[in-house]
Amino acid sequence: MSASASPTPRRFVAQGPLKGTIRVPGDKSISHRSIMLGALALGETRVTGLLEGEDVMSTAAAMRAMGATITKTDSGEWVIQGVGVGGLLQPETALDMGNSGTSTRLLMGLVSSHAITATFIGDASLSKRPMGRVIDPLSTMGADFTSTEGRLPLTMRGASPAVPITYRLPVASAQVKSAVLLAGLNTAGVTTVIEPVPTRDHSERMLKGFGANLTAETNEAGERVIRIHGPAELTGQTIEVPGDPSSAAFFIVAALIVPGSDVLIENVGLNDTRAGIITVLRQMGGSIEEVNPRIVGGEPVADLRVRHSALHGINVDPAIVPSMVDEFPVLFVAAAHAAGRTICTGLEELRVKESDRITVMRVALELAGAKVAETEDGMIIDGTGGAPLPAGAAEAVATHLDHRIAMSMAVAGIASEGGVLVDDTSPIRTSFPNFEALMDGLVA
Ligand SMILES: O=C(O)C1=C[C@@H](OP(=O)(O)O)[C@@H](O)[C@H](O)C1
Ligand SMILES: C=C(OP(=O)(O)O)C(=O)O
Repeated sequence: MSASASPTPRRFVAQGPLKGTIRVPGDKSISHRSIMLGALALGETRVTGLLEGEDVMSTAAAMRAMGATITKTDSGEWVIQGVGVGGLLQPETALDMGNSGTSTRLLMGLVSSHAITATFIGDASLSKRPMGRVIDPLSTMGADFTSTEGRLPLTMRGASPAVPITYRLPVASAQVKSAVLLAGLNTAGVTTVIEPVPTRDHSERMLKGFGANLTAETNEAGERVIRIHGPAELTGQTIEVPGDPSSAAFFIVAALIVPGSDVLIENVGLNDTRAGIITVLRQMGGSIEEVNPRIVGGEPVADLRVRHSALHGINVDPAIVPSMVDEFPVLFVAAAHAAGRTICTGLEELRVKESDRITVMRVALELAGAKVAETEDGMIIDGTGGAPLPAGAAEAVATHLDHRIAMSMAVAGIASEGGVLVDDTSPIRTSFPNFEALMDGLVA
């Protein structure tokens, strides 16, 4: 697989317990959607707590290229002047999505019902990821695509007018759901998505918040049926982005597995469709206390007090996978320190993220001295029962342009005897630019 043009390796070593209070950056999913919906709304949208990671900046650059004005004020607030649904302009050059699957798939949906031709390009990791899952429904709505086997680089000719569809998701994916709903914004009639397995619902919440006529209900078969009535008119909003639970997960696991740790992580988003990692870590015996629960930007939020805990292995219920799909790499690290066996199944989707997160984590954890076995759709991990992993290998863990592999193995490193050399920390900038600074501050 691939590496950055100028990789930044680092050996992460044990430095004692994690102690103190931190605040993780804004939620990546909500940040992407704030910019996209702000850019499509009439009037001004103001966003505080926006994640300033490279993935979100790719979304911002694309929306600017299609006519929105997006600026950051001296106080750190982001201000977006939208163009109105249907008002996107033809971009003059290819839209560079960098490493970001969310930017690519959601923007393909958004653009597909505009009279625009757009070319999407990305880095080596993104260029391997499957886009057929959005090409299929968007083609049915009338958009036309040229790509090599459904991968980037890809050129789309949007449909105007687009045709509303009813689409049952063949894969549990919030990105595919969102792509179809966003296409429905500029499509006359009712666009319907049927979701057999619930996935993160930020698009639904935010589309409603911006004024779209959107309904979500559960049918007799227990499936979620989401309908959007187009064409929609969106109005600029003021948004406070809560902290990202997927980013918090690295510090939750680190505090649970490094003896003596006691950490408060402030302002963590706890939307049910995202909080699976907390449920699973508690089932494993983790001490995670919710302090000061409240609502921020329409989402449930709390501060989390996490203390070192004796973890034990469990069979992770595959039904919980969509609510923690990005957290499995770091869950594997927790399981490697638990007493007994942890079995994870239903993880097929992990193979099509920034890297194949099953194989890449199996190889990385083996290098650190963990007992792990890969299955077709999951991982079996026999933990140390609380002892540190030996680690100490001279060979570097290969992160394959995947931020979550780099951060997960950084956590493994600070809990290990000999330290873990990560081949490239630069992908961390895509989702969590101050990860290393926060970690170094907590162990100082
Ligand atoms: O909609 C979103 O913001 C996301 C959905 C998930 O992807 P899938 O829809 O491919 O599961 C997740 O892995 C990604 O980090 C963000
Ligand atoms: C899968 C992820 O993101 P994306 O699909 O946006 O690249 C992630 O952040 O773990």
